Amino acid sequence: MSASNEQPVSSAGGGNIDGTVAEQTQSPQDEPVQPADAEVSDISGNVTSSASVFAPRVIDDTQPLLTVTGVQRSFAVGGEQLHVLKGIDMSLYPMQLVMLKGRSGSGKTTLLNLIGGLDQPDQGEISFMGHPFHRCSDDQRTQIRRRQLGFIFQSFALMPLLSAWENVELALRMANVPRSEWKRRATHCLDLVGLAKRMHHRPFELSGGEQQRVAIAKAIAHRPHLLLADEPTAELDSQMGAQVMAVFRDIIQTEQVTICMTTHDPTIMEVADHVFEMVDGKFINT
Ligand SMILES: Nc1ncnc2c1ncn2[C@@H]1O[C@H](COP(=O)(O)OP(=O)(O)OP(=O)(O)O)[C@@H](O)[C@H]1O
Repeated sequence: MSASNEQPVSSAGGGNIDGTVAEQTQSPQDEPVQPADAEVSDISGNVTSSASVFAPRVIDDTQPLLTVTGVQRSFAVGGEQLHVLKGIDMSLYPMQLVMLKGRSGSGKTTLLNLIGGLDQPDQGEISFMGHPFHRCSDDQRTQIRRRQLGFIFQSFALMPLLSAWENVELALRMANVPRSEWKRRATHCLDLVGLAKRMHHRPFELSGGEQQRVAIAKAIAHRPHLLLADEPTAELDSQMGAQVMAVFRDIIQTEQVTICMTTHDPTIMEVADHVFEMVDGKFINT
């Protein structure tokens, strides 16, 4: 499916950040144009329109999907404050592949956790799809994570007793995707990552690169707007790492997703749209 850029209305696909339908306050002539097949769902991601939850999105790639402004984060360690993030500013635009690089301990994972709503900043703001993510309650952030975000980890994080297909189907169930969509969507996602012929294999029957591709299929199954990946190629050899990056490039186009990942690998950085380099809790050369 290709992006329609003809009507730059809302990157949120017509609904609120958590999937709810926005209350209309505009006069009829000012109302945003709602594409007939746009996704519309409630806070839990249950579809409330007759349209497929996986219909094409209207993308405005001139507006950032996410902005981070003046973000700081410290942790109390041994009675002292460890100042990890010291004022981070960044923007992620739709359908970009953005990488965070930096030495071990520089704060990359801490930032990824804040962007993904797994943690909250001590200071600063995080705006996701135009909404103040940093001011959301834990419950709201959980709902937003389920609906709009996907996560990929170094260690794949698959259920060992389930097949590739069942792993992806589980992600769809957990995201409250309608049951009628499971079969088609799980098959489609595994096809996208090049595993059409391995769908019924369990993780131990797959190579590391194939397992990571199942993890990608699982992370995009509910069709998030933003995919966050913490060192997704660290466990893979260079050929498998390159395959994962090719899959990332493909799904940015086919799924209209934005990807933000951490990496130490300079060869992988060559395919990024933008690389942020973190040194001691700050970006340099942005
Ligand atoms: N919850 C926490 N409590 C205390 N210290 C923490 C916590 N989370 C992270 N830190 C510390 O913050 C610093 C940055 O950690 P972070 O994991 O963000 O670095 P990183 O750049 O991702 O490193 P790596 O490349 O090794 O994964 C480290 O010194 C780490 O020990």
